[in-house]
Amino acid sequence: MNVMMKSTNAGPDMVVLEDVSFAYDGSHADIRDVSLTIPQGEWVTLAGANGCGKTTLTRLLNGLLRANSGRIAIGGLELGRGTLAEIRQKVGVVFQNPDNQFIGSTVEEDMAFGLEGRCLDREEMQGRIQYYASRLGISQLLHRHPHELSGGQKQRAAIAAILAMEPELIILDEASSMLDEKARQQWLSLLQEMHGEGRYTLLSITHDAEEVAASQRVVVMREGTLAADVTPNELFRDEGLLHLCRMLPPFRIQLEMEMEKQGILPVDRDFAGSGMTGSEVEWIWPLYFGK
Ligand SMILES: Nc1ncnc2c1ncn2[C@@H]1O[C@H](COP(=O)(O)OP(=O)(O)OP(=O)(O)O)[C@@H](O)[C@H]1O
Repeated sequence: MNVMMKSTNAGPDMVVLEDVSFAYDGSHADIRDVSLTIPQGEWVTLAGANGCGKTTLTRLLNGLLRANSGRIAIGGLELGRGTLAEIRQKVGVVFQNPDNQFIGSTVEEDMAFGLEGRCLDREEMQGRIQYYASRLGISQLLHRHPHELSGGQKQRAAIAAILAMEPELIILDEASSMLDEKARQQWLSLLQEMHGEGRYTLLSITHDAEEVAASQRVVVMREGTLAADVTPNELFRDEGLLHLCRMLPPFRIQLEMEMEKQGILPVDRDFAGSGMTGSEVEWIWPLYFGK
């Protein structure tokens, strides 16, 4: 079944795919009849098992791959030879391994490199570099070699370079998978901040349940097709979809669901904000972790 997936949010469409198909080898379709609309400003998670086509779909969106059939429009522009350069200016991609993304021999050079093709004067370029480096908390790293940075610092430098180009659509391809727990929390806050500004549309491929929970919508892929279009809460309460995504709900939601099942506390209790009393936590803890 080919379902046209569209969010209920109003707003101009940032991404439109209509019946898009693509095959790497020209025979077996790796993307099949995908139709998807993402309004401007929305934060969407693209989920699914390994090899289901998530990265391939994002490569189609910035013209790295050309669809065999169907229609793709980004920010109102039809993707095609004549619009490719303009569309690439609208789309920024952050990859899992930022090492593959660095070109400059310092963080500053790397940020400047992306801006050089944009016909900006020196002052504007410098202004953007300073502004985005400061926003990402990496001003003190501008003169360091990117390969000398920690994983979290590299990820910040990579996203600063992307943000400096002021894209409208940001694709995050497992961008947080190499971060430790603390860096991951900072990363999540950064995404929430960016989303709060309303100027970016975020399309994130991630297996991190907290990151999924923070997004507005989850599009689930299966074998090159779109299998579901749900809210994070709907995903976390659907065992079949969770299995399809090879994902578990965040711990606090697992706990909440278990307590709901056992009728222990009101279902609207805010566990994320630690609404539980000490004795309630003490009671529920052994259910999960034993004594
Ligand atoms: N460069 C390539 N050449 C040929 N086939 C490819 C290429 N890249 C991916 N594929 C195939 O296309 C299909 C979709 O791969 P893709 O990388 O898009 O999946 P994914 O959902 O992003 O996977 P993962 O979660 O493992 O990153 C897979 O069957 C994969 O083997």
